[in-house]
Amino acid sequence: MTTIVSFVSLKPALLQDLRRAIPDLDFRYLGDGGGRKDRRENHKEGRGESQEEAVSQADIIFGWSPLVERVLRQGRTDEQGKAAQGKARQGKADEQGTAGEQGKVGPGNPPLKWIQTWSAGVDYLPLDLLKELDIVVTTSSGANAPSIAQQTLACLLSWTRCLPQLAQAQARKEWITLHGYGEATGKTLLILGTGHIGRTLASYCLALGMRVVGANWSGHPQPPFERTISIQDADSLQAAVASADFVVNALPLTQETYHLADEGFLGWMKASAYYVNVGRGKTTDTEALRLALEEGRLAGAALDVFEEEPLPAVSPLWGTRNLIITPHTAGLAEDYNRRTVAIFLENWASLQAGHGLRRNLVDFRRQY
Ligand SMILES: NC(=O)C1=CN([C@@H]2O[C@H](COP(=O)(O)OP(=O)(O)OC[C@H]3O[C@@H](n4cnc5c(N)ncnc54)[C@H](O)[C@@H]3O)[C@@H](O)[C@H]2O)C=CC1
Ligand SMILES: O=C(O)C(=O)[C@H](O)COP(=O)(O)O
Repeated sequence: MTTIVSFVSLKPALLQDLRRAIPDLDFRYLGDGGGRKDRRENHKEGRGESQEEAVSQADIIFGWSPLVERVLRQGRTDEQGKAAQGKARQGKADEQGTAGEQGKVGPGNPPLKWIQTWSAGVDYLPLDLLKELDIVVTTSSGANAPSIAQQTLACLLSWTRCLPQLAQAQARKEWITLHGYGEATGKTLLILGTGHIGRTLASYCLALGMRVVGANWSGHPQPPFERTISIQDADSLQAAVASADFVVNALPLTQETYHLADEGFLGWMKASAYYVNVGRGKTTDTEALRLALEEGRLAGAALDVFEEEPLPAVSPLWGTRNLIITPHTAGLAEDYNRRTVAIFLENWASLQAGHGLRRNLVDFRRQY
């Protein structure tokens, strides 16, 4: 029996796909946990212990819930307790010259081996604990790359065609004359992160005749980027930021990327340039961005992700000039579950063939 405990509701057709691939599947849906940590406690209400039991019997988890962490930590504590007891018994047995139970793990220890997240980012997971427990994590990275890239492109195009100003003029019933209508063609785009989102956006923008530069950790070449730089190379990064008409941040949140776009970084940008963050809120010093926008040191920005989510009603960002705010919705797309299940099934097939998990495996050292 293979037990999948899911915090994501799947349509019958997708469940059928899973059952076809895993004939001994025991699929247990525990209510929507969603992807992000802050949204996850809902499913737990009123269900009590049976939920914890279900998690403690899972081989595989779909999505995430803080409940999983609690069960894993409890399992680890129980195991440590048993090991300590076993050691004490072993000591006694040694004294008595009989066999002890040292190292035996009881049935309460969760069998969990694999978490398939319903998100690309894994910054909300207790990665150290999962690593310690030898639980592998695969992500849905790629499943929403088209929607994120398309939303980003929509922002870029709406800026070049002055759509925000025209929408405001329309609300005032004003037939306005504007200067500064441009085209994306020929403009320079710097994309931070050459992963699924970065590559998809790069391909769209290359098709529009834009110049596209990618930034990743090592600076390794990455098609379809014409050129890539290393984020560690401060001079190259500064030069790339300074010559970009648009900077798009599609980075995971890790120790290295926290506040990467800080006051200094934003200060390198041209006053006519635009900044987009579709990665994670904490990779950007949002207050520095807000000031740059208010003081006209940047032409505009679009944020889909925030340092605090949901963005509090009192946040000054809501009223910041030339800022497009979307409530972490760039990744929402109708095909998301189907694509994520396909990623999971590809890995499942690879595992059955003895090749292990190959797609979207989280590298605990890199934190993504
Ligand atoms: N706004 C939204 O709804 C969504 C946000 N995201 C965020 O976007 C991130 C990227 O998503 P994908 O492109 O699917 O991930 P991916 O794993 O395909 O790509 C991540 C890329 O980031 C780059 N990278 C990682 N650490 C770096 C560092 N320290 N310096 C420079 N580059 C570094 C690497 O080039 C890597 O290829 C996710 O981790 C997630 O946090 C992802 C999906 C939806
Ligand atoms: O994939 C990610 O990473 C995201 O940020 C998703 O698009 C949204 O994830 P949740 O809303 O499921 O946390």
